[in-house]
Amino acid sequence: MWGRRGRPGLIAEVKKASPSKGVIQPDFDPVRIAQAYERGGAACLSVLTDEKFFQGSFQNLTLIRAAGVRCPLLCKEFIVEAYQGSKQGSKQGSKQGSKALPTRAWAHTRGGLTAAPPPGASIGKHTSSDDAHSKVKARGIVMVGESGIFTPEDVAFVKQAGCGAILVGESIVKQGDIEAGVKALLA
Ligand SMILES: O=P(O)(O)OC[C@@H](O)[C@@H](O)c1c[nH]c2ccccc12
Repeated sequence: MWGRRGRPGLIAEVKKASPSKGVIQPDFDPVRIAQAYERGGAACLSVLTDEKFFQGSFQNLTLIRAAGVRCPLLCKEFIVEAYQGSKQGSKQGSKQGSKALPTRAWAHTRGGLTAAPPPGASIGKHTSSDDAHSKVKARGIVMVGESGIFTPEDVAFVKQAGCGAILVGESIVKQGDIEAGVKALLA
Protein backbone atom coordinates (compact mmCIF):
# COMPACT_ATOMS: atom_id res chain seq x y z
CA MET A 1 0.00 0.00 0.00
CA TRP A 2 2.97 2.34 0.35
CA GLY A 3 2.85 4.82 -2.46
CA ARG A 4 5.54 6.09 -4.72
CA ARG A 5 8.27 8.17 -3.16
CA GLY A 6 7.31 7.03 0.35
CA ARG A 7 3.93 8.74 0.34
CA PRO A 8 0.84 7.02 1.67
CA GLY A 9 -0.96 4.99 -0.99
CA LEU A 10 -4.11 6.67 -2.25
CA ILE A 11 -7.45 4.91 -2.16
CA ALA A 12 -9.50 7.21 -4.39
CA GLU A 13 -13.24 7.10 -3.93
CA VAL A 14 -15.64 7.06 -6.86
CA LYS A 15 -18.31 9.12 -5.13
CA LYS A 16 -21.18 11.07 -6.62
CA ALA A 17 -22.98 12.25 -3.49
CA SER A 18 -23.17 11.95 0.27
CA PRO A 19 -26.02 12.42 2.73
CA SER A 20 -24.35 15.45 4.31
CA LYS A 21 -23.10 17.22 1.17
CA GLY A 22 -25.69 16.17 -1.41
CA VAL A 23 -24.39 15.85 -4.97
CA ILE A 24 -20.63 16.45 -5.00
CA GLN A 25 -20.00 15.78 -8.69
CA PRO A 26 -23.01 16.51 -10.94
CA ASP A 27 -21.09 15.42 -14.05
CA PHE A 28 -20.64 11.92 -12.67
CA ASP A 29 -19.14 9.42 -15.09
CA PRO A 30 -17.71 6.59 -12.95
CA VAL A 31 -15.47 5.23 -15.69
CA ARG A 32 -13.99 8.63 -16.59
CA ILE A 33 -13.37 9.32 -12.91
CA ALA A 34 -11.80 5.91 -12.26
CA GLN A 35 -9.50 6.23 -15.27
CA ALA A 36 -8.41 9.70 -14.17
CA TYR A 37 -7.71 8.42 -10.66
CA GLU A 38 -5.57 5.64 -12.06
CA ARG A 39 -3.65 7.94 -14.39
CA GLY A 40 -3.07 10.31 -11.49
CA GLY A 41 -1.42 7.58 -9.42
CA ALA A 42 -4.12 6.08 -7.17
CA ALA A 43 -3.11 2.74 -5.65
CA CYS A 44 -6.66 1.47 -5.25
CA LEU A 45 -10.21 2.66 -5.93
CA SER A 46 -13.15 2.64 -3.54
CA VAL A 47 -16.38 2.42 -5.50
CA LEU A 48 -19.51 3.44 -3.60
CA THR A 49 -22.27 1.02 -4.45
CA ASP A 50 -24.88 2.30 -2.01
CA GLU A 51 -27.71 3.81 -4.03
CA LYS A 52 -29.95 5.39 -1.44
CA PHE A 53 -27.47 7.65 0.33
CA PHE A 54 -24.53 7.94 -2.06
CA GLN A 55 -26.17 7.52 -5.47
CA GLY A 56 -23.77 4.73 -6.34
CA SER A 57 -24.46 1.36 -7.94
CA PHE A 58 -23.00 -2.11 -8.31
CA GLN A 59 -23.03 -1.54 -12.04
CA ASN A 60 -20.34 1.11 -11.60
CA LEU A 61 -17.95 -1.56 -10.32
CA THR A 62 -18.59 -3.68 -13.38
CA LEU A 63 -18.28 -0.76 -15.78
CA ILE A 64 -14.99 0.38 -14.28
CA ARG A 65 -13.42 -3.06 -14.45
CA ALA A 66 -14.78 -3.66 -17.95
CA ALA A 67 -13.21 -0.38 -19.08
CA GLY A 68 -9.77 -1.78 -18.32
CA VAL A 69 -8.98 -0.08 -15.02
CA ARG A 70 -6.35 -2.25 -13.36
CA CYS A 71 -6.25 -0.84 -9.81
CA PRO A 72 -7.72 -3.03 -7.08
CA LEU A 73 -11.38 -2.08 -6.57
CA LEU A 74 -13.06 -1.90 -3.18
CA CYS A 75 -16.82 -2.31 -3.11
CA LYS A 76 -18.01 0.31 -0.64
CA GLU A 77 -21.36 -0.74 0.72
CA PHE A 78 -23.00 0.47 3.90
CA ILE A 79 -24.55 -1.73 6.51
CA VAL A 80 -27.01 0.62 8.19
CA GLU A 81 -29.43 -1.83 9.78
CA ALA A 82 -28.52 -4.70 12.09
CA TYR A 83 -30.81 -7.01 10.16
CA GLN A 84 -28.63 -6.63 7.07
CA GLY A 85 -25.79 -8.30 8.92
CA SER A 86 -27.88 -11.20 10.16
CA LYS A 87 -29.52 -11.51 6.75
CA GLN A 88 -26.12 -11.72 5.10
CA GLY A 89 -24.93 -14.10 7.77
CA SER A 90 -27.84 -16.45 7.27
CA LYS A 91 -27.28 -16.36 3.52
CA GLN A 92 -23.78 -17.57 4.16
CA GLY A 93 -25.11 -20.31 6.41
CA SER A 94 -23.27 -18.69 9.31
CA LYS A 95 -24.54 -18.35 12.85
CA GLN A 96 -22.13 -15.49 13.38
CA GLY A 97 -24.38 -12.98 11.64
CA SER A 98 -22.63 -9.67 11.10
CA LYS A 99 -19.54 -10.91 12.90
CA ALA A 100 -18.62 -12.72 9.72
CA LEU A 101 -18.55 -9.46 7.77
CA PRO A 102 -16.11 -6.87 9.12
CA THR A 103 -12.90 -6.50 7.18
CA ARG A 104 -12.18 -2.95 8.24
CA ALA A 105 -12.31 -1.28 11.63
CA TRP A 106 -12.65 2.34 12.69
CA ALA A 107 -10.95 3.71 15.78
CA HIS A 108 -11.12 7.22 17.14
CA THR A 109 -9.30 6.78 20.45
CA ARG A 110 -5.97 5.34 21.53
CA GLY A 111 -7.62 2.39 23.27
CA GLY A 112 -9.89 1.81 20.34
CA LEU A 113 -6.98 1.64 17.96
CA THR A 114 -5.36 -1.35 19.59
CA ALA A 115 -8.61 -2.99 20.65
CA ALA A 116 -10.73 -2.47 17.53
CA PRO A 117 -9.17 -4.48 14.72
CA PRO A 118 -10.90 -7.87 14.68
CA PRO A 119 -8.95 -11.01 13.79
CA GLY A 120 -8.31 -10.99 10.09
CA ALA A 121 -8.77 -7.25 9.68
CA SER A 122 -6.44 -5.83 7.08
CA ILE A 123 -7.08 -2.15 7.50
CA GLY A 124 -7.58 0.14 10.47
CA LYS A 125 -8.00 3.85 10.85
CA HIS A 126 -6.42 6.38 13.14
CA THR A 127 -5.72 10.05 12.88
CA SER A 128 -3.88 11.08 16.06
CA SER A 129 -0.23 10.51 16.71
CA ASP A 130 0.86 8.25 19.55
CA ASP A 131 2.77 5.05 20.11
CA ALA A 132 -0.31 2.89 19.63
CA HIS A 133 0.22 2.96 15.89
CA SER A 134 3.44 1.00 16.22
CA LYS A 135 1.50 -1.78 17.93
CA VAL A 136 -0.95 -1.85 15.07
CA LYS A 137 1.89 -1.83 12.57
CA ALA A 138 3.45 -4.76 14.36
CA ARG A 139 0.23 -6.68 13.76
CA GLY A 140 0.57 -6.08 10.04
CA ILE A 141 -2.43 -3.76 9.83
CA VAL A 142 -2.35 -0.84 7.41
CA MET A 143 -3.94 2.25 8.90
CA VAL A 144 -5.98 4.39 6.54
CA GLY A 145 -6.43 8.11 7.15
CA GLU A 146 -9.76 9.16 5.73
CA SER A 147 -12.52 11.71 5.40
CA GLY A 148 -11.97 15.41 4.87
CA ILE A 149 -8.50 15.15 3.33
CA PHE A 150 -8.17 18.20 1.08
CA THR A 151 -4.53 19.31 0.93
CA PRO A 152 -0.99 17.89 0.86
CA GLU A 153 -0.73 19.20 4.44
CA ASP A 154 -3.65 16.98 5.43
CA VAL A 155 -1.84 14.05 3.81
CA ALA A 156 1.34 14.87 5.73
CA PHE A 157 -0.67 15.04 8.96
CA VAL A 158 -2.14 11.55 8.67
CA LYS A 159 1.17 10.15 7.46
CA GLN A 160 2.80 11.59 10.55
CA ALA A 161 0.11 9.82 12.61
CA GLY A 162 1.29 6.50 11.14
CA CYS A 163 -1.14 6.00 8.27
CA GLY A 164 0.18 3.96 5.36
CA ALA A 165 -2.74 4.90 3.14
CA ILE A 166 -5.36 7.59 2.66
CA LEU A 167 -8.94 7.34 1.47
CA VAL A 168 -10.08 10.46 -0.37
CA GLY A 169 -13.32 11.24 -2.15
CA GLU A 170 -14.79 14.72 -2.21
CA SER A 171 -11.71 16.87 -2.60
CA ILE A 172 -10.58 15.14 -5.78
CA VAL A 173 -13.83 13.87 -7.30
CA LYS A 174 -15.31 17.35 -7.50
CA GLN A 175 -12.45 18.82 -9.51
CA GLY A 176 -12.69 19.60 -13.21
CA ASP A 177 -9.35 17.92 -13.91
CA ILE A 178 -9.37 14.90 -11.63
CA GLU A 179 -6.01 13.53 -12.75
CA ALA A 180 -4.35 16.85 -11.93
CA GLY A 181 -6.22 16.93 -8.63
CA VAL A 182 -4.78 13.55 -7.62
CA LYS A 183 -1.27 14.60 -8.60
CA ALA A 184 -1.56 17.86 -6.67
CA LEU A 185 -2.76 16.05 -3.55
CA LEU A 186 0.13 13.58 -3.72
CA ALA A 187 2.71 16.25 -4.60
O1 LIG B 1 -15.18 12.44 0.68
P1 LIG B 1 -14.15 12.40 1.78
O2 LIG B 1 -14.40 13.43 2.83
O3 LIG B 1 -12.73 12.48 1.21
O4 LIG B 1 -14.31 10.99 2.53
C1 LIG B 1 -14.14 9.77 1.85
C2 LIG B 1 -14.53 8.62 2.76
O5 LIG B 1 -13.76 8.68 3.92
C3 LIG B 1 -16.02 8.68 3.12
O6 LIG B 1 -16.78 8.54 1.95
C4 LIG B 1 -16.39 7.65 4.14
C5 LIG B 1 -15.59 6.82 4.79
N1 LIG B 1 -16.29 6.04 5.65
C6 LIG B 1 -17.55 6.36 5.58
C7 LIG B 1 -18.63 5.87 6.25
C8 LIG B 1 -19.83 6.42 5.98
C9 LIG B 1 -19.98 7.42 5.03
C10 LIG B 1 -18.88 7.93 4.33
C11 LIG B 1 -17.67 7.39 4.61
